[in-house]
Amino acid sequence: MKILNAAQIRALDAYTIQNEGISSFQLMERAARALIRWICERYDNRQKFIVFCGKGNNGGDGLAIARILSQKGYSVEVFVVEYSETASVDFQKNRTLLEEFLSVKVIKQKEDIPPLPTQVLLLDALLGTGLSRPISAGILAEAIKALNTSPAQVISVDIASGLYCDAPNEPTDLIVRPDHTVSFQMPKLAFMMPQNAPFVGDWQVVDIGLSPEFIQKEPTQYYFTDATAAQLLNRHRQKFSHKGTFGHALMLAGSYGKMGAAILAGKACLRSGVGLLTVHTPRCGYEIMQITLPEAMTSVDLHEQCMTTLPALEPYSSLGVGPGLGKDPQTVRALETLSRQSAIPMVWDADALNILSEYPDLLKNLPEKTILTPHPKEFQRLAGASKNDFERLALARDFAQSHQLVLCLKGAHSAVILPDGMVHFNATGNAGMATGGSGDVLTGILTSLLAQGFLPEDAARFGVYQHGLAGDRAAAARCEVSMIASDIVEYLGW
Ligand SMILES: NC(=O)C1=CN([C@@H]2O[C@H](COP(=O)(O)OP(=O)(O)OC[C@H]3O[C@@H](n4cnc5c(N)ncnc54)[C@H](O)[C@@H]3O)[C@@H](O)[C@H]2O)[C@@H](O)CC1
Ligand SMILES: Nc1ncnc2c1ncn2[C@@H]1O[C@H](COP(=O)(O)OP(=O)(O)O)[C@@H](O)[C@H]1O
Ligand SMILES: [K+]
Repeated sequence: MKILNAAQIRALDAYTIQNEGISSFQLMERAARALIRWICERYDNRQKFIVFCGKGNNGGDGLAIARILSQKGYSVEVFVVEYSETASVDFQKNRTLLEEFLSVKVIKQKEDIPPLPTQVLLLDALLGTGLSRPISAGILAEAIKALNTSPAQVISVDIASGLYCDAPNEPTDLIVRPDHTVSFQMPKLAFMMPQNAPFVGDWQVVDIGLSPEFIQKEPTQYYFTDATAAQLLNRHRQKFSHKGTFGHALMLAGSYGKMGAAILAGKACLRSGVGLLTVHTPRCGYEIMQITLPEAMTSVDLHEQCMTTLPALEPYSSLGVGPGLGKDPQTVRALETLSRQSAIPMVWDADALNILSEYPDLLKNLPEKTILTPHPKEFQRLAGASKNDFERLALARDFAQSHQLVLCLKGAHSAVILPDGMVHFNATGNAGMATGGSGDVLTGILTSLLAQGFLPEDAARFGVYQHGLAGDRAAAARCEVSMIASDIVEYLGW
């Protein structure tokens, strides 16, 4: 799914209106009805609503929603916040329609804001994607403060009022802190940013039938890997396939006290469909590997506790390096050789990334399209600090483009950034995955997919999606709190 910016969404609305021969009012009605379906699936008409409307089209949506809810027998109170003299045409039409059977109250000053008790549901339709300047004072600010201090649940229509759709806000900006955001047609870039978590809540998209042709043609740098996008990358096993068909992966992982990382990565690699797996470990890991992971072959380093030499790389179709590896100077030397000599597709993670940060020359040697999987701290060590998440994303795009690498910037909505600068945010995953070893599991999955011949770009998008999906299944089977990285491995499969 594409993610478009505010200007593109405006153009998409306009194109849909023109191309389908409908009016902007009809499109607003469609958006309101899509949101109503979302509400009716979750709340029956004993639920009381208070709708806060601005005077643009987001406010128009709010008025249309209030009318339809009221017709369906819900009890609805509507307040228009009078922050401006002017109103959009469709706001005005909806106001006239609504006022035929429901009185619309206005909020001109703080005292006009009603009490907002726990049992009501508050709809935030103050401002949408048309936000043109931050909110810091005035009656809009007062309304937002009231929504944010009320104990009642808040649902933002399209986007939280005050939140920029595609640009960073300042910490001083006033923004609604909703429990849910129900957004029209596609997620907004703002939803992907960790800094915006309090201003998005749990978010869902409702389809309002905006033009698929326009969306298809419109260029963007941002995509969302949902189930449909991931399914397009899936491959089916052929009846006569054999283990040679699915490649031979090599994992360089583990050191004294950190063999668990090698086991997690190795197990995830096997559970992701690789034909054969060899794990190269220091001597101390030999028995551990043989006993815990009988399906994997073990290649043993000369050193007792850390990796110092590389096995011959010819037999392997992919290589994963980093989990539990440590940063011994002899390991650094081995990775230096690896960065120069390897011609097979690779994933660099964990300590391999920390070594890259300390020895940036290795970075210059890495073959094109090597996959790097940093979490935010590892990325900061690699590329430097940034002021906010938007700046970090820009830095990551520069990094992927200038080094011609595939980056998986991990977190909630992990971003897969391709060497051409395109960004694919991931739909799956949950906070239960914030537990030691989850990243090692991802490295195993990606190494497995590369061995099977997935292009690095596809391996990264598909692997990150499946990793998160396995995490979601694990969380559903147990709960986020109690899940551990091994559970993610247990629930892998597609
Ligand atoms: N255009 C369409 O046909 C559709 C639009 N939809 C809705 O329309 C919204 C976008 O509508 P608009 O473009 O009217 O934008 P908004 O409803 O976000 O409001 C923009 C208006 O508020 C003013 N404004 C912006 N920032 C302000 C601030 N900080 N303080 C005071 N005033 C401010 C602007 O000057 C403009 O007049 C979407 O989020 C969505 O809810 C939906 O109804 C779907 C169809
Ligand atoms: N809150 C979250 N929501 C979704 N995914 C998460 C969340 N926290 C962590 N993850 C995922 O878990 C993995 C953690 O990786 P990492 O930090 O490298 O862990 P480790 O080094 O312990 O293996 C990443 O793939 C990340 O995307
Ligand atoms: K809103």
